[in-house]
Amino acid sequence: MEEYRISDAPASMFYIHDFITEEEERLVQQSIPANRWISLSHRRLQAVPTRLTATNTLLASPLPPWLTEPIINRFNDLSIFEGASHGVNHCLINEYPPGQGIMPHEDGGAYHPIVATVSLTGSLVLDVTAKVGSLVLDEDAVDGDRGQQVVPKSWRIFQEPRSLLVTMGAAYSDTLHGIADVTRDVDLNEHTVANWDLLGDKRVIEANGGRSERITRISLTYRDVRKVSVVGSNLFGKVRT
Ligand SMILES: O=C(O)CCC(=O)C(=O)O
Ligand SMILES: [Fe+2]
Repeated sequence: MEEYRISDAPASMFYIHDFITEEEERLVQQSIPANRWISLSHRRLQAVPTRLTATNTLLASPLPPWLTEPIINRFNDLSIFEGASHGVNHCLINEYPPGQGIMPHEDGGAYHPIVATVSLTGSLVLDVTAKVGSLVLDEDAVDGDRGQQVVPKSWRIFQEPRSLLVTMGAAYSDTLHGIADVTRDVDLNEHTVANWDLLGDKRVIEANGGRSERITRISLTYRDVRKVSVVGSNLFGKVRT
């Protein structure tokens, strides 16, 4: 994994371009059920196998093969979810048309603190910002005139279609992430994009003057929900193995 580390981002974020092939991308896209979308004011989403309960509990059932093969095998090869007690048991699918994003937020304690995001179809910038009071504040950015005011440090991660972004550690717990509501990402270059050196195809961006037009992007965010209910599985005296 070390070769994929985004060195100019909080520990630890990793970026792998072309994590899946175009054929695999097409297969996943075609398998997303058309009738299971939940529409929000901006994006729409699907939670697989289901949404969490009010107490952030997952009613256990396996992920469908189109979400697990070959992606989970590749996670295993890289030992991404090695420390997670269930491995991967949940996947949130988000779809963002151009001009639509997601407010800065953190994913929180319902999950083991690792998220693995596979992007499909479109590129965009994920904005990562240090939480105020966290350890990853930018000490160089203290405003001299106003004394102790501290400016949260931020990073831009460019996510290409078919790429994988892994977020864990302080990057998971001490930052917020969001996606701007824009129709194009601008000012993309080696100084502004934290994972510039890890991109699969920066020539397209360079040829376009540092701009990237948004087209609809789908993301698959794989996680391990900590609390799992196995209601039903003991009813008939499930044998422990
Ligand atoms: O689409 C993404 O890459 C981010 C999605 C996200 O932040 C979330 O589902 O919690
Ligand atoms: Fe999130």
